[in-house]
Amino acid sequence: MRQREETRMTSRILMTLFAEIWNILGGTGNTTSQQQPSGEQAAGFIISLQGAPDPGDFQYDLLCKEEFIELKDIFSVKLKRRYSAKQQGSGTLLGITLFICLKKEQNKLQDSTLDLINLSEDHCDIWFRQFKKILAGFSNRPKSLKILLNPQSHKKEATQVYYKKVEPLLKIAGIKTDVTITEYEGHALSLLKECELQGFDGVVCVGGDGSASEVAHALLLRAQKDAGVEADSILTPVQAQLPLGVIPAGSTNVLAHSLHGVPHVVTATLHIIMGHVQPVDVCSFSTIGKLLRFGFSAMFGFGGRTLALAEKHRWMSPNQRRDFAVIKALAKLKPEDCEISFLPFKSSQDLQERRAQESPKSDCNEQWQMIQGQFLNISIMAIPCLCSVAPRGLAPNTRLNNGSMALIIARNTSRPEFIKHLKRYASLKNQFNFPFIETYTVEEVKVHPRNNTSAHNPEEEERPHETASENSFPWNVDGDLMEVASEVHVRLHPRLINLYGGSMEEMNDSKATCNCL
Ligand SMILES: Nc1ncnc2c1ncn2[C@@H]1O[C@H](COP(=O)(O)OP(=O)(O)OP(=O)(O)O)[C@@H](O)[C@H]1O
Repeated sequence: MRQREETRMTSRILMTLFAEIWNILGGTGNTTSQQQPSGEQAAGFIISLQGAPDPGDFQYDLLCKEEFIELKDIFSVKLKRRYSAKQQGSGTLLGITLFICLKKEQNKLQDSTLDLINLSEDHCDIWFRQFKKILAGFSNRPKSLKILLNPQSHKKEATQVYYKKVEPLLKIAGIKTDVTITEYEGHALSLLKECELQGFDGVVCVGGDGSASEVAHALLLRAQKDAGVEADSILTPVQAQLPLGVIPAGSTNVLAHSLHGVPHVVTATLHIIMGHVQPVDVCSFSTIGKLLRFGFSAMFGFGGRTLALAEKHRWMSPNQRRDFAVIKALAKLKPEDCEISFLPFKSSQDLQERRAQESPKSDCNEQWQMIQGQFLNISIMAIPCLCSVAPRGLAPNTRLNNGSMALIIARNTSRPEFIKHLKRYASLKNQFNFPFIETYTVEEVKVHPRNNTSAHNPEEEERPHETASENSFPWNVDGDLMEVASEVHVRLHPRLINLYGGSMEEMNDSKATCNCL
């Protein structure tokens, strides 16, 4: 309400600046094309909404403030009309309405409107056309999107989320959509293998991490296929052709949370509408030279076992099965006997220095490091993995596109110590400040489980991954279960996919929500 009142009042203030805006928008009649700024050119232009209030006015305080809107924050313009029941035709023209994307606290974006009241048909027509021209100049904004919606995500609310919150905004922005409601696991993947993508400016996934990761994987596979590259043998994959938008509607929304700083549907939608795009690092997971999938993060050991247990209890609600699985995996906590080799991250400066020092023939195998032992959990993360239980992220020192992955290793320790470490994720204390935790910044990792009996033990009353084929180990890749029997090779591919999302501020006061520890 308050916001609407403020906006209405701002419109009144704006009336005093008619002449100024009139000139800005070419209302003087001298509207040669040279004078028309394109969207990009106009992006820095500020419409000042300063009023000239009477100091006796009770609204003086508010009016004293200078308010402004940058043209780059406008995403649509419509003619404003009043319709009455008796009236026929197009109603009474009142002016134009600008649709604006506002920055709110904690990285949130909010849509808002600003009415410019003017009863003159001619003036409104000129304003409307000029704003349309300016908007058309923002060439990075999508005009047509392929939408993939998982109706089964979380508590099955993705359809409602899309049609109530997302679609109305896309319509206002004049974006054409083609919606597919996925019918089974892997549907998005098979659809994106073949479907015509040429007419689209981007792909949007409405769902949780499983869906988003599946769509990202599908877009990357498609890019390799279209480029005629054999996906299994690639060292440097081709970038995905279309940017991906992620609307958070799942039980875990780590990708959306990491992208936007907040798992907020309207924020995610507005980033798509405004064409905010950022390149994001992607991992490839392969075994015995065969590509398993692309993804953003993975957990092996405790993280993999927990997901395997949760998947077995799909009949429970998402929160219940997550809590249940964490508690059960903790009760049956056991280390994996592994060999981990990794290639430490070298910044471009490091690389230049190394190249200057080394002979061209020097073997980069020398750079690999190896550790072995009993590990409770191994996390490999290309993105910070913000989520409700870890608001600063599971890998808080990693950025979306810093060209490296975090390798976080929990060596074997007592259950209470491991729980203490897990609890730290929810707090502001350093979760890595334990003698059994090691962190590395890496470019590649190979995880080689050494003892196959831990993968398949018939003596166990209830195996954590019953659905797995014999001798396979459960991995949690972006919330999806991946079962692999042998060594997994994880490689980082810098900036391989563009995701819709803007730069964000760090937040240190976020509250964690986890009931199970
Ligand atoms: N119609 C469908 N029926 C069943 N599964 C589907 C359907 N459509 C998509 N899926 C699959 O559901 C999986 C999980 O979806 P998503 O991540 O969106 O939801 P979620 O509630 O967050 O799931 P999770 O609890 O696994 O994190 C995805 O791997 C996707 O392939």
